[in-house]
Amino acid sequence: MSEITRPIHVKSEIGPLKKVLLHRPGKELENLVPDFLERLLFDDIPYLEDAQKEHDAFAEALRENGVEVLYLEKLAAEAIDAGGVKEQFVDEWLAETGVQSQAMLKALKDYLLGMDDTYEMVLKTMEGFRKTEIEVEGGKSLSDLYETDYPFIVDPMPNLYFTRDPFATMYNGVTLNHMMSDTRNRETLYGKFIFDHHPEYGNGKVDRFYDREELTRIEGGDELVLSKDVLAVGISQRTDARSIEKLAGRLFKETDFKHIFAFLIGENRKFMHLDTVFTMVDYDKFTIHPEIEGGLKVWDITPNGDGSVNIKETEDELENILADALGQDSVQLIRCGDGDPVASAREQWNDGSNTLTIAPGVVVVYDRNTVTNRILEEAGLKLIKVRGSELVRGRGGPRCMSMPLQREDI
Ligand SMILES: NC(=[NH2+])NCCC[C@H](N)C(=O)O
Repeated sequence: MSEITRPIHVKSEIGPLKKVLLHRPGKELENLVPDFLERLLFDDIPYLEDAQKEHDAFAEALRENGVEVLYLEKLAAEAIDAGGVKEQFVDEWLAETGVQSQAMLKALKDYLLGMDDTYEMVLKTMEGFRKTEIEVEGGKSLSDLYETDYPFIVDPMPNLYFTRDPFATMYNGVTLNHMMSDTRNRETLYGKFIFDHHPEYGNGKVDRFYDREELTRIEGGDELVLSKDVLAVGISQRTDARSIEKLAGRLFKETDFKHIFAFLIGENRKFMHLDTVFTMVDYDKFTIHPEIEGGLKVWDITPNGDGSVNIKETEDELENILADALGQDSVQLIRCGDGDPVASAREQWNDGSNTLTIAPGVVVVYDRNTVTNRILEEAGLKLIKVRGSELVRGRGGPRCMSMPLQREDI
């Protein structure tokens, strides 16, 4: 087992979790309104106070199991202060808001730079700005005038508590992702400033395998580090096959990965990421949603040794592919909803497959997915059940809401 000497150390999905990054849901959730939920990738409006209570309980459950919990908003503020880059951050944040009016841009910049507390400023950039919050000299811009029913100057970023997606950790580095939607791609700016300027995570201390300026998309919910040898990546509504090919060349050169399995899960909102339908819960156990099994295509990408890669469509059953690659005699696929079509559809929608493993066989789940939880326990897994009634309204579960920074090797 290699000692953890780097700020990022992740070589599995199941190694004992020692440090994790979360984002506590903030006022961005109070800028969700019914007419614009789809644009912001939400299906409902969480009650912030209860969402925060649920999130605090999630964080406490991790701490009680030996996990150090860090918060994205704090790391971002620390990075901005350490780098003395407050104005640079605001300029780059403004450039991605879509605001055209120079007068409005100046008013927003003055507002943010006028906030002495960088942490509070970071939270405000996450929350967004309502039109009622800012007055500008020199009158309204055209968009201010014709988009009269749109209540925001700057959109909130309500998906930030899904820290799994804007960047993904593996080995001693990250993929700083280019995300499908503008509303979420803006989130990756925080990661950029952390990995550029933070005293512990910046200035080259963290390897970078992908960058937010890349033209093809990849999101962390599609990236599963099955072992030090095997990475699984979904080809999904959020991740392009081209991104996986680019990433493969870099990872085979800079890490000890031997296989990258590309899972074709299709362009489906319900299955927006691979981890909504497939997660690893033990050395030889996985959750899976039955709807992706029939006809699932998996390609095995391996290095040729000269910088190029070989791509082969696998023919075998998924269980055998996984057992062979992970050096197990066999693996067990534990079906969400116990394979019952009604229960599995209901519980996948509420992230019954989206589990967070904090040690081999020890898994954080939403308490609400009772059928899936029962069969996980029957398979011998120890469950840490957390409430997710408000949190799940954003369509994410325990794995979505967490980004491992350090896991012990297995
Ligand atoms: N890793 C995950 N499954 N993340 C879930 C993200 C949910 C979020 N509302 C989105 O559509 O992006």
